[in-house]
Amino acid sequence: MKIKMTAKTGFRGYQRIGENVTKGKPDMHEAIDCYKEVKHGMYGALGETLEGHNHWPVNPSNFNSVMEEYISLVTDLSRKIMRGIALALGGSPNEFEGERAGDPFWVMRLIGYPGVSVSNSPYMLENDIGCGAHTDYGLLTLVNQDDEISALQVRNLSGEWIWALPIPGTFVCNIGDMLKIWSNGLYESTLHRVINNSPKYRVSVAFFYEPNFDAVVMPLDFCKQKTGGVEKFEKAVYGEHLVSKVLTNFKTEET
Ligand SMILES: O=C(O)CCC(=O)C(=O)O
Ligand SMILES: [Fe+2]
Repeated sequence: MKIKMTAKTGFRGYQRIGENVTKGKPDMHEAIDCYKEVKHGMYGALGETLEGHNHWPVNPSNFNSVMEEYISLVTDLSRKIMRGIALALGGSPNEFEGERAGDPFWVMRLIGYPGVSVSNSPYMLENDIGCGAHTDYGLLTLVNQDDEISALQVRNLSGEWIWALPIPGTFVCNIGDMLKIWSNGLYESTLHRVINNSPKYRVSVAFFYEPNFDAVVMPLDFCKQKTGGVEKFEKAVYGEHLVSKVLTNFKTEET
């Protein structure tokens, strides 16, 4: 609770079970939320909500440095995957550099989902969704999930929920809303949710690799040409999209 998340901390820090909300319903998880540092005035009014730096537990003492190293490694990996995606779309490998995502914003959530205990299991099935159905907001998400528990589900094109079974040594990679817009729908931001039916506490670390905070995102010409020449999505400013989601996701006492 020393690193409790509030509006005053720029929505960084620890949130208790039920404090995160998806589509109006509390999620059955606790988490530490971190964002790339936003210095005062850096993005004007656009960035005000998320101004601040991250708050780490004091114990273990190397927590901060391990996280910093992890963030640096997954940022490099995500950038490489985005170069591959740019090539796959028929663009140059640098399509997502510069003004688009050359100075990528990032978000990281360290999430814990309580297990089902025998006493609350009938109730659990009805009400307790670890994380309600949503799409991720940015470009690319790397989910590092516990090896032994199946809890993450993804909705396929037929509308069925399928398990994203953990494969040891791998990440699950989600596409975010901004990549859907830039690719004019060639990449879909997939709906997913989390249901931990196991008796074990599940941990996952979701790293969100995002566009530049102030990037204006609209379908790329070469993607538009491949999809009938019509823009399927309206333009969005990534930072605005993120802030609007953050403000509806969190039920904090002091806002
Ligand atoms: O815990 C997971 O497997 C996924 C979490 C997630 O979808 C999210 O934080 O956006
Ligand atoms: Fe997600």
